[in-house]
Amino acid sequence: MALRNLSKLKIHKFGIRQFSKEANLVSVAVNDKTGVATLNLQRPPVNSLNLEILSEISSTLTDLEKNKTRGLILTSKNEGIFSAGLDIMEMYKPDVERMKKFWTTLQDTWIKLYSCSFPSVALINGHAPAGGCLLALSCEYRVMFKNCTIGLNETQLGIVAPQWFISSMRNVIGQRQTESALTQGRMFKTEEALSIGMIDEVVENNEEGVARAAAFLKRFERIPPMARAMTKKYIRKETIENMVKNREEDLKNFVTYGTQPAVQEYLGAYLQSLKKKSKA
Ligand SMILES: CCCCC/C=C\C/C=C\CC/C=C/CC(=O)SCCNC(=O)CCNC(=O)[C@H](O)C(C)(C)COP(=O)(O)OP(=O)(O)OC[C@H]1O[C@@H](n2cnc3c(N)ncnc32)[C@H](O)[C@@H]1OP(=O)(O)O
Repeated sequence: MALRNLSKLKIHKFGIRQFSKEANLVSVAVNDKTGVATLNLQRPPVNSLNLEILSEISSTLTDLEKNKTRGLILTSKNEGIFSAGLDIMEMYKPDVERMKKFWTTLQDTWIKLYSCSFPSVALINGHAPAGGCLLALSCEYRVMFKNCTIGLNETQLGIVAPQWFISSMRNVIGQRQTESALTQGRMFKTEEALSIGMIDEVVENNEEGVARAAAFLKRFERIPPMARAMTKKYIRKETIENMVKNREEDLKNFVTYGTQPAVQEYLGAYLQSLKKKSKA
């Protein structure tokens, strides 16, 4: 059932309106009482972000905005993995036209998530490297399971995190921590991420995670939505404008840089190491 027809959605007995997109790489449930939408990433095995799942996230965010959702919980159906980040297959030996579409869709998705008017929480119920970390950092609050890892590890792969990835992290943990984390491509364990403020709360399980995410969203119940949304807009304005102003150049950089033989070599070796690990 299309999210656009929210008003026609069947209300299930627990007051949760369920709908899913045709391709089912994401699913969304809207709580009828609170108006909070839970967006689940569900691209097995590791929710790596390819063109198709990014397109679904992006169009879902548009629909949530249109339908004036009261809040978003972004999480994963594959417990244990929030998202493995960008699908390396979109960058390794790429078809350049698809590669451009992929990056443009990632840019669109980030703009929509980073600038959404409604409050957003990432319920990080698994590992969140690179692009997975970017999605989480773009939300306003982060609740994370124990024994997981999060970070922008691009340098370890021989690639460079774009400016807007860096800004997304800097806006959460500050310049000093970001420089140290990114130059090392460091992945943080849950407790370490909490200690530097990359995440806000640690939870034991999904039930507690959902409750903590809902508690954050409830803080806005008595705040006029327009005042809240405008304040967020002002605070995030510069970061978004910088990205939008440079998005053509960013796309060009991605294609030029990503197709360099040395980068392709790194990506190929990294893919092999992931595959070896999964076969060991
Ligand atoms: C000079 C100017 C510069 C300007 C700069 C401009 C542009 C910059 C250019 C590029 C920037 C690009 C930015 C990229 C950001 C990214 O997101 S890159 C992706 C980074 N992701 C990772 O490093 C995560 C890798 N994965 C893992 O660490 C683990 O898989 C996991 C997530 C911790 C899960 O572990 P688990 O043990 O459960 O699963 P497996 O490892 O066994 O994996 C299962 C299966 O999935 C495959 N896979 C895993 N991750 C990815 C991925 N990201 N993409 C594609 N495929 C992935 C893995 O290979 C296994 O496959 P199988 O063997 O076929 O089953």
